[in-house]
Amino acid sequence: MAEAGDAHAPAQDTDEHAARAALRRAKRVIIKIGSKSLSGDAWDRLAHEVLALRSGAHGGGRRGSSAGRSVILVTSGAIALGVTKLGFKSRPKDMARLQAAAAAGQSVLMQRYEEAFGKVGLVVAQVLLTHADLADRTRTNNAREALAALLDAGAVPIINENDAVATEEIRFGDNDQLSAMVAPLVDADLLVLLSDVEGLLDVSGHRVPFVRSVAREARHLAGQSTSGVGTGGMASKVEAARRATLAGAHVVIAAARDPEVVARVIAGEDVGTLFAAVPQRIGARKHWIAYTLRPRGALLVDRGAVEAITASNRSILAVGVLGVRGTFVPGDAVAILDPDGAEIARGLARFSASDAARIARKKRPDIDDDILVHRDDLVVLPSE
Ligand SMILES: Nc1ncnc2c1ncn2[C@@H]1O[C@H](COP(=O)(O)OP(=O)(O)O)[C@@H](O)[C@H]1O
Ligand SMILES: N[C@@H](CCC(=O)OP(=O)(O)O)C(=O)O
Repeated sequence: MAEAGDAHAPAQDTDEHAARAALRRAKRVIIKIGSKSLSGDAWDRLAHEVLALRSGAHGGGRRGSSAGRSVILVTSGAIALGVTKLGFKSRPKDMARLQAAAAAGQSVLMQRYEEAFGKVGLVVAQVLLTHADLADRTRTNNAREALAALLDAGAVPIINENDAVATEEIRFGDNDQLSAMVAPLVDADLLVLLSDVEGLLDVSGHRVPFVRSVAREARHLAGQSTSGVGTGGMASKVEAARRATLAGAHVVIAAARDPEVVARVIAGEDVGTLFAAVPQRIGARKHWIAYTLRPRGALLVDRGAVEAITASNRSILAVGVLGVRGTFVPGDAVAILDPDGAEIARGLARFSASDAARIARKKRPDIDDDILVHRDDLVVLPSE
């Protein structure tokens, strides 16, 4: 299918061609849809797209298994629907009224999904999460089990942030970020971010078909912009895409207004902006440490420690720590900073900030165990 703008798109290179071809084999697909795209018949169109994916249409069922794909939805829209329902003139700025709008709108949102998906015989299930849920390993594992059980039972999980109870401290930021945290949780191999634009646009307004390097090709285009209705903007989508690709998922940003856009993505067509999954994905637990947990403080390490961590996959010993920042307790996430202050890794602290500060720089601290971050709990961040 041809699209306006395609005439300007460069011919597909081999990497893009291979990545597009791999999309056909995706078995576990997350579709995230933004507030601005949820109106009119959006729910019916989504229901048909999900039905087609699950029935194994577009080639998924042909290779190996005859089963279709599992589909998980991450949906926004509660606040926008609640604003209308409660008769607010515009989207409130204060937290209490935003939460009120979310609570009022969430039930309408689910009603829309119930109706549209029910019409095509699909069963939906609401899952509301806060960042505090996913920041706790036991609760994360519970969420993983619940999602797996829903998929086993043939239901379509419909995930949103539990805005009514989320305070600033425990917010995901937005649903683009939430979808990137859900990707390793459900072992997704494809994340489709549906928006009101056809993908990441370059400075001339043309769609960028393929992003090889977020740092070199995408970040500057996305800027810091956020829109009035949604919360994330393109910068958040690009960052979510980067994080999900590190969890082993291909990511495509595409236009929600095309009623068959997900089908076309899966068929390997040249639509949207594709970010290919990294070949060496970060395991789910390490991805959680690096990209779901929020660092509570930092360890500033010396050059020798940088070398030991990045080149030899070693633990961080007290002797290599130059300084400690922030307030944290054992088990909290901390950022690992090189002597210039650049973040090179994230890990779980084994000591409190005050204990870490007491033994920092010491060759033989007055304790048996001077590992501040164990290598099993340490993730070296990719350079971009
Ligand atoms: N380089 C870019 N390419 C495409 N869209 C961009 C770009 N920079 C900023 N945007 C904005 O990002 C918006 C999409 O993000 P957002 O408002 O969060 O939508 P959604 O509600 O779909 O999540 C677009 O409508 C556009 O205004
Ligand atoms: N959880 C909020 C949506 C927040 C959000 O990320 O919105 P968007 O940028 O439109 O995906 C809601 O349901 O209104």
